[in-house]
Amino acid sequence: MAGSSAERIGYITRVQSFSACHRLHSIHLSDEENKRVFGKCNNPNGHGHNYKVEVTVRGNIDRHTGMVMNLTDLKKHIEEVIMVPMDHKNLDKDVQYFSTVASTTENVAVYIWDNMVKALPPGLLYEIKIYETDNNIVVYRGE
Ligand SMILES: Nc1nc2c(c(=O)[nH]1)N=C([C@H](O)[C@H](O)COP(=O)(O)OP(=O)(O)OP(=O)(O)O)CN2
Ligand SMILES: [Zn+2]
Repeated sequence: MAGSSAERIGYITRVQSFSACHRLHSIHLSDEENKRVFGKCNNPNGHGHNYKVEVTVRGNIDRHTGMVMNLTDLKKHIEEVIMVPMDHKNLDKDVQYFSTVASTTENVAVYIWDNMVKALPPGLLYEIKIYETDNNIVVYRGE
């Protein structure tokens, strides 16, 4: 149990919204298979979402600063990793990663994880949670 001399672990989360359009389509499937698997979301005209992303880091609450990390620094990383490449973009056409990877919310979470983990101090990133809609929610923890 955490006592006065023990390290204490905290989880801190920053929420960020962004808007983007996409089409669900896999280069590994035929046109017919794409239509069957993705249905209306395979429509070539695409569709848009107001995504909400929760980025959570886990770590020691520093004795002197009282912080796991400075949320202002996390905000800057989120700007670089999420907002610059994806906000008001066509995910499939504007983000190189999705030229070969289907832009499902699972894969958007993996994309954010892979880039956020490079930006943050080692071992801090805990979870990426994305609300594609109010009803469709994806969690990725780097596993
Ligand atoms: N496993 C996944 N399934 C689906 C994804 C996904 O990213 N991962 N994405 C979609 C589509 O992008 C689509 O926009 C969502 O479709 P749907 O669930 O039909 O949602 P609605 O637009 O109808 O909105 P609700 O508010 O949820 O009704 C599909 N599947
Ligand atoms: Zn969609």
